[in-house]
Amino acid sequence: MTDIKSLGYIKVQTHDMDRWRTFAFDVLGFAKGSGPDENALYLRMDERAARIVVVEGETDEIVTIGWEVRDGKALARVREAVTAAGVNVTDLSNDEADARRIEAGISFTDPAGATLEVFHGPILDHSPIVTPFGSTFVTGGQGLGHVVLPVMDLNGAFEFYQDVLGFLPRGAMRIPAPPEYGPVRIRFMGVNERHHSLALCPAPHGGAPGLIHVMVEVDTLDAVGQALDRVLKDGFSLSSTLGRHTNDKMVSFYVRAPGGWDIEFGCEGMKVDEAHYTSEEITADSYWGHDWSGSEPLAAM
Ligand SMILES: Cc1ccc(O)c(O)c1CC[C@@H]1C(=O)CC[C@]2(C)C(=O)CC[C@@H]12
Ligand SMILES: [Fe+2]
Repeated sequence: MTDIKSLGYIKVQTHDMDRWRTFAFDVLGFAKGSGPDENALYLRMDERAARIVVVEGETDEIVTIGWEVRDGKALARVREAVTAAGVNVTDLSNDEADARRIEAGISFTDPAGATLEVFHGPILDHSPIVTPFGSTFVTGGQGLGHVVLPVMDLNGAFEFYQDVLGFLPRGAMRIPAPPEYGPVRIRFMGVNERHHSLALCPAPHGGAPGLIHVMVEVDTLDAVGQALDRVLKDGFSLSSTLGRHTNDKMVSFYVRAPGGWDIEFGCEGMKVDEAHYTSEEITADSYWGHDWSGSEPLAAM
C-alpha cells in the first residue's frame, strides 16, 4: 500500500487575482483561509488553513500539487523511493514548510513535468469554517478532491505514480484516437476511499496551465445546484452541464476558472472499499448530462 494518504493542497498562479477572488469566494463559496503572503488568496474548506492557494504571476498555471503522508517516517520512505527512481528530490526549508502550514515536505518533478510536494504534519486552524453560502466541503480522509493532469507519455506517468508513489489504478476510459496509436486511455488513480484523487489524461503538455481540472466536493446536491446558479448569474463560463459520472457516481458541473482550466464542483461521490474493488474500464463518462458542447477551448497547453 502506498504511503500517500490524500491530495493535501494545491497552489495555482494567475494573472487575474481580482477575477479569482470573485470566483473563489462569491461564486464557488470557499471560506477565507489564512497564510503568510498578504497578496495570495487562501481558500479554506476545513480545518486546514488553506487547501487551495492562489498567487499572482504572469502566467496562469498549476504551481504545486501537495500529497499528504501520515508522518515523518512515511515522508522518508517516499523520499527514498523517488530518489531510487532517479528523480532529484529537494527538502523544503523550515521557512517553506512554515509558509505551507506543514511540519515538513519534499519537492520533485513528475515525469510529465508537474511539480509535486509530499508533506506531513499539516497545521490546523480550529476557528469556525464560515463558508459564504453555508456549504460544507467533503474532505477528511478523502483529501481536498482530485486533480486531472495532461500527460504526453501516459504510460510513463502511469507507471511512475503506480510503481514509485504507490497510487492504485481506479479504472480507465478510452478516448478517441487514430488507430495507429492503439487504445488511448484516461487513467484514474486513487490513494484512499475517494474513487480518484488523480487522473492522467493524454493531452499535449507544453507548460501552462499544466492542469485540466480540479474537483472539489460538497455534501449536498442543493449546494451544487446553488453554486451552479451563481456561476450562471455571475457570467462565468460553464464548461460542462450538470451530470452524473459512471465511475465515481458523482453529480457535478465544470466551470472555467480564470486561467483556462476547469473546476469540477460535485457531490455524492462514491466511496471505494479496497477490500472488494477491481479496476474497471467505463465506456461512457456519464449516465446523464455532462454536455461539453458549450465549453470554451482549453488554454493552449
Ligand atoms: C469521465 C470522468 C469521470 C470522472 C471524473 O471526475 C471526470 O472528471 C471525468 C471526465 C474526464 C475528462 C476531462 O476532464 C476533460 C474532458 C473530457 C476528456 C471529455 O471530454 C470527456 C471526459 C472528460
Ligand atoms: Fe473529474
